[in-house]
Parts: sequence; C-alpha cells; structure tokens
Amino acid sequence: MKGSTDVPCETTKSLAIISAGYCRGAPKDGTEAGPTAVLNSGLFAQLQAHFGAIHLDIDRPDGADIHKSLDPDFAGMKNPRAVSVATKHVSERVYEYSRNGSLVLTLGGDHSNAIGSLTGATRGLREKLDSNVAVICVDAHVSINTPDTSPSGNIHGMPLAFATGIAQTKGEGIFDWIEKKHLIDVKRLVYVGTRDVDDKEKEIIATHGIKVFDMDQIRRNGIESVMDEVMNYIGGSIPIHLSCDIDVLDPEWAPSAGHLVPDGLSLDEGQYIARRVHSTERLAAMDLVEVNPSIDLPGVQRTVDSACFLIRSALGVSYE
Ligand SMILES: NC(=[NH2+])NCCC[C@H](N)C(=O)O
Repeated sequence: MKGSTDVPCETTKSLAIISAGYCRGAPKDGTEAGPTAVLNSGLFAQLQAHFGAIHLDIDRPDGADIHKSLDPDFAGMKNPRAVSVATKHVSERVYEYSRNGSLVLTLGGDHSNAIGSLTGATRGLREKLDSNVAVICVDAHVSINTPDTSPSGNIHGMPLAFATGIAQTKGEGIFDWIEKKHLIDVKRLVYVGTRDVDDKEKEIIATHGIKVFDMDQIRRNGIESVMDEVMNYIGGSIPIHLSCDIDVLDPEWAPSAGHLVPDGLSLDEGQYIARRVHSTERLAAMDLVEVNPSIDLPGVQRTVDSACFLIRSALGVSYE
C-alpha cells in the first residue's frame, strides 16, 4: 500500500448505493428499515434521473443473521460477531465500487455500518488513486469509543475507533478483517456538529489531535465560517468521504433516530454542509445512518425527508 500522497480526485461517473440495513450495533432495532424508507420516498427515482443507471446492492451477507444467543458479548462489545460480519460485507462492497471509480452512497442501518463504508472507501480510493481520503463526520456524537471506553458496549458508538485503528481487534475473529490498508488517517478526520461526547472520547480526541467543530462553535461563528475552516483543514485536493449520522440534525428535523440530542443543526445548516462538500467536486463516498422508522412514527416522514435533502444536496441532485 502506497496510499500516503495527496492527488486530485477524478470526476465520478457513476453511482453505487449500498443498502446496509444492519442494526445490531445499536440498542434499539428499527434502523434495518432505514435504507428502504429513504430510497422508496422518491429518492431512488431522483437519483436515477440524475445519474442514469445505478448499481444497487442489497445483498445480505451470510452470517449477518447470527442468532443473538450465538453472539454473546465479547471484550466490551454487544453483538460483536454479527456486526463484524455485516460491516466486513459492507466494506468489501464499498471497496469494489470505490476502486472502480463509482461514487458510493451507503445507507444504514445503525452507525456501526460506517466501519464498513469508511474502511471500504478508504481502501478502494487508495488503490485507485493512490490517495488518502478526508473524512468529514457530521454527527451529534464523535462515535469514537473503543470497546474499553464504551459506556454502553454498543458498537454504533465505536465506528471511528475501528476505522482509524484506535480500537484494535481482540481475537475470536471479531473485526480481524480490518487491516492497515483500510484505515483512515486521523489527521484527515474532522467532525462537525457534535454535542454529546463521552469523557473518555474527549481524551481520545485530545490524544490523537483530532479536529472537532462542535455545535458551540457553529452557534458562535456560523456554519459558513466553520465550513471554511473545515475545507482549509482538509486541504484542496484529496477525495472526501462525507459520513452523516442523521442525529446531527436537531430532533425537530430528525425525530426518528435512536439517540436524540437537543440543540442540533437546522436542516438548512445540514444542507449547507452537504452543498459545500458537493461544490468541491471531490465527494467520493457518503454514508447516512441511524434513520429509524420504528421510532416516533408521526415523525418518520420528516426524518426521511431530511435524510433525502442531505443526500441530494451532497450529490448535487435537483428534482421537481
Ligand atoms: N450513533 C449513535 N447514535 N451513537 C450513540 C453513542 C452513545 C454513546 N457515546 C455510546 O458510545 O454508547
């Protein structure tokens, strides 16, 4: 693996969508229905009209349905075997499409799915472009607990720890598929919109010098100025992975999510972030996770609509 240089990103020609409806990383079921709810709300047709043919990947991997009784807690993680198998599958699918030059959209599912999308895109883009990837993580949380620091054992609180290599695999085959070639560079990782960070996560962020623009900074300086800083920080040439947890939005805009945190981004601010990323012409991969259609039923359509707005804005898709 040579992937340590920065090179210009190629213009993406085709779109691949990975439907990653896996939910064992979260304490509540329901996010398995997220991809279908988002795609069936008109988004798929809009994307088709914009991109032409789309690769849609809805295969379910063998092993993802490991019965809970066969998947006891391990090293501080809940449902570790199921999540490891599911995220490996997502990683391999995202890798194939990224390596072939497609823009890849991964729809969760809970946030553990980002272990798959981040590692797959990073590996694929390294191979194709010999380039690092900048990751803009738009999330109410920093999702960087390790199995040791996690207060809950839920792997949806750990994706950035596995995708950066800060969390190491500990045996029994769980996450042993993650190798150096998959790992994102912490110096190219930046968070926007955080407001619920565990104490141990603060230590991890400080130890590794990871860049965070939290809600306080957004309220103080405005989203435009924060995004100027984000863009300066990641630099002007490398491909971008936009990783979105829907809970970054204020619960007013996304009530159907498992871990609501007040005082989040307005939909306009979320769209602004997505548009800024689109305008770089360097978006190579995006994920959108944690839409949970079984929570707050009257709010499901609003949540799905918000998710679709963010996706269309990032992908530069207009509709009517
Ligand atoms: N994707 C999410 N909603 N994550 C919530 C994580 C909450 C908490 N920090 C944990 O690690 O358990």
